[in-house]
Amino acid sequence: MTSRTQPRLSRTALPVAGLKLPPPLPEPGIVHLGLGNFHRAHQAVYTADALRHSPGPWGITGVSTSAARGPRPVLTGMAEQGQLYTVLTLRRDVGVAATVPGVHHPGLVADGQGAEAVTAIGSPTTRIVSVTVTEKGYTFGADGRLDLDDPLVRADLAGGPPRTALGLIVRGLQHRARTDGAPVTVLSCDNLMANGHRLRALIDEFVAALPASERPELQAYVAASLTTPNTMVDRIAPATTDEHRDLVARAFGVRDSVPVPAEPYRLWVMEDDFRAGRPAWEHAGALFTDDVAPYELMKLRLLNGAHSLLAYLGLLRGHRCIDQAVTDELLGGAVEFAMREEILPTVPEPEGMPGKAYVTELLDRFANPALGHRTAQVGSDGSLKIPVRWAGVLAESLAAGRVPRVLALGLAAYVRVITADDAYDERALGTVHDGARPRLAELAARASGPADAARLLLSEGDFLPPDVAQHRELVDVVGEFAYTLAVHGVEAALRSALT
Ligand SMILES: NC(=O)c1ccc[n+]([C@@H]2O[C@H](COP(=O)([O-])OP(=O)(O)OC[C@H]3O[C@@H](n4cnc5c(N)ncnc54)[C@H](O)[C@@H]3O)[C@@H](O)[C@H]2O)c1
Ligand SMILES: O=P(O)(O)OC[C@@H](O)[C@@H](O)[C@H](O)[C@H](O)CO
Repeated sequence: MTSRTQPRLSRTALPVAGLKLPPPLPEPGIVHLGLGNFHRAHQAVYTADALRHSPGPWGITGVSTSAARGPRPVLTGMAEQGQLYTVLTLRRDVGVAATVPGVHHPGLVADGQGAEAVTAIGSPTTRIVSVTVTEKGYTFGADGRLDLDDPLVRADLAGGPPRTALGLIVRGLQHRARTDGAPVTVLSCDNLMANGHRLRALIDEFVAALPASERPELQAYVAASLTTPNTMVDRIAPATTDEHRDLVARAFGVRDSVPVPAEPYRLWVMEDDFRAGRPAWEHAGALFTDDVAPYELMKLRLLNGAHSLLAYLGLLRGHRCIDQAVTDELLGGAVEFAMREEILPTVPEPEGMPGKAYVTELLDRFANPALGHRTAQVGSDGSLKIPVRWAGVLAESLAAGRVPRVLALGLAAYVRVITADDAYDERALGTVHDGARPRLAELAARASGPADAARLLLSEGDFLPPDVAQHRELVDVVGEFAYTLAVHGVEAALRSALT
């Protein structure tokens, strides 16, 4: 348990705690939108490691971007600890190790300090604007384009201090265009396919939706001075719980209200297209390549695709965490089958990353019991994650004449988790949040039974592309699995998927 008598994490407490002092705080050069656990366990750690090797002006100003009002525990906690926090590296066998990146400057809250955030993005000392705002934060609609019906997007287009990530970025770029015009790179580190291209398209759409008088100057600046490289990002960093706070207190004798748990593994692959320089991330192990696509495809389809299968089927099996789901013989076996036989044939092998070995490594990473990665966390926002993780595999398999049965069962499991009140034990396993739930539940309420509900959600749910959503054979198989799940249970459905 943490104790009030223990010192709070601070630079002076670090040596006493036996933790390595971070390098002196560098001058700010990066503004990061979305000060969540992933950024703090990934980019911040790469940056701290790179700075140890090659110092430079790459301090990070974090911006808390969630559109929802309310307390900002990460921002507040970091402020109370001189912007420090621990990254706990959780291994299955040996004890815990921790690092303190120490690369952050005082942060900002978009909702209330939007003007300050725009000034920070617009500052000539800012050379990179990085982003981890989850799929929701990109404010795209069902067609993948900027959602011009979103009231926050409309408000940001109309002017005033912006609150959406796109609003902050574009108003920051506008500030640059109107001042010294220095080039900049906007770096998406979210789990989206072709994340840099995707973000660039949304920036262009946002600019195009501005009043005509604002467009020419901004369009000229964007065309000449902005780059948006694609990235593949990888490190499992679950949400923080009191257990992690207690772990820091027990292991290091200090209080940290905002530690980040993470696995030992990390990988970052990106295109080397930084218009105004970058930290020497290669010294921290980052890979630079001309084409990130094969890495992204392999990671999003195999890691994230399998994660979502483990989440929905794991919830139905009563598993609270991913490690329990993957070590459940029947479920783990089905997911491994899906990875090797259904997903792997659709992914190209990047150089130095043989697919079969990657699958074996992933199964081992998922099975790490120290992580406590909740199935309900991974399963949240499936309406936005499934298109990225499963849709491409489904489309390519169907075009090749194959119906991937475990993935089809995954779709049926998602439908059940999101629409059936008694699908899983919410009190024990946690809540699966999904912005599409009311719309999908309404569709399910019109259905004559579970199979019909699955058919309706697929055809009218707007979360799958038409070539998948309207594929007769797939829709029938998903409908059959939805029926089996409701009537005979998940074990019967898993056995049927594997026949
Ligand atoms: N955690 C991981 O294991 C991991 C690994 C690889 C990539 N990622 C990527 O990082 C993203 C964030 O993960 P995390 O673990 O940091 O989550 P988190 O919940 O800790 O943080 C999410 C961040 O996104 C912001 N956000 C949420 N909704 C938003 C909205 N509508 N508009 C703007 N900002 C919004 C929040 O303010 C917060 O800063 C993931 O969605 C994924 O794309 C995560
Ligand atoms: O972060 P999310 O919620 O988009 O997805 C949950 C996980 O699948 C994801 O975070 C993985 O842990 C991560 O992508 C590993 O690199």
